[in-house]
Amino acid sequence: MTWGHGGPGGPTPFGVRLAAAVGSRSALCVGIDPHAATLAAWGLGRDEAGLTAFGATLVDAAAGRAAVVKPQIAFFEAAGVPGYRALDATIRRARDAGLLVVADVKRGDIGSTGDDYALAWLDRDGPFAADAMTVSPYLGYGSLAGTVAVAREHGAGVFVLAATSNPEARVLQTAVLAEGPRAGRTVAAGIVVDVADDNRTTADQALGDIGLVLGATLDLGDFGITADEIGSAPVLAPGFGAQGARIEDLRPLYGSRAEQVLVNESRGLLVDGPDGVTALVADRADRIAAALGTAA
Ligand SMILES: O=C(O)c1cc(=O)[nH]c(=O)n1[C@@H]1O[C@H](COP(=O)(O)O)[C@@H](O)[C@H]1O
Repeated sequence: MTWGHGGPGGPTPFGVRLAAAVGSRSALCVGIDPHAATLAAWGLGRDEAGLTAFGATLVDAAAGRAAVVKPQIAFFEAAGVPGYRALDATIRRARDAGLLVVADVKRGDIGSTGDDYALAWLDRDGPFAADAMTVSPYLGYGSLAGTVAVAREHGAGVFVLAATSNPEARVLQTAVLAEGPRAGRTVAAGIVVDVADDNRTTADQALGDIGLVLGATLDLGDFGITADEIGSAPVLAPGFGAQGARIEDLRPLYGSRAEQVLVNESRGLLVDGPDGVTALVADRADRIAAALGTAA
């Protein structure tokens, strides 16, 4: 689905486009993570040609099967300017294939700086024109207000880190807030409630434009997060495959919000080499449908 016009003069909101993409394909989010070791194993250089070829393999496998691709910008940035040219080619190829692109950039800064990060990644006429980006709320959720506004203006979305899949995050994200409107909640649950509040302005949408990152390796209850409080936020769920989470556990992990989850897998799709990616993507899409009880 391309950027159309949702209302008078406005672009179609990200949440609406995401729901359509998931409905017509699957809730799979194909990670595009060109680790140095994988590039070497595939006989590709960590240069513009190698990264472009890697991106093309993942995009072509995802096309028609996944709703979203998520390029991990770290691996492109590591190759400098040629890496960014490869990223640009990868994003364009994904868009041409009808895939939504979540730029995994994990940005977050004081408001006046954050707004330009948002324009860089989400402006429809900007340099990258992704459909959504990942952001960190640890300068305060309020620091993301400008980012949220830019995203909405451009029919784009953001995914806010709340409970991340890495074990060392737990001590910070389960800490209890001492003051403010979310006092008594964990840091992670406070973010969940903030995002749910932002999505109330688009109550007519099944999926909001502001998403949450809630890792699949976690018990959300340990973070003080309830499924109800997630509201209409789309959930980006990394941790499947290489980090140990299982697609079969989608419902136990996310309960009544399982239908809102984007199942991300990155390294797990690479284990059979470039010729094996398409079959693994198809397998994951089938397993998501089976886990949700929507298999044909
Ligand atoms: O924002 C993310 O995508 C993210 C958040 C998180 O909590 N954990 C996490 O692993 N990720 C990213 O998701 C991808 C997971 O990769 P695999 O473990 O190889 O499937 C990497 O690109 C991570 O940077």
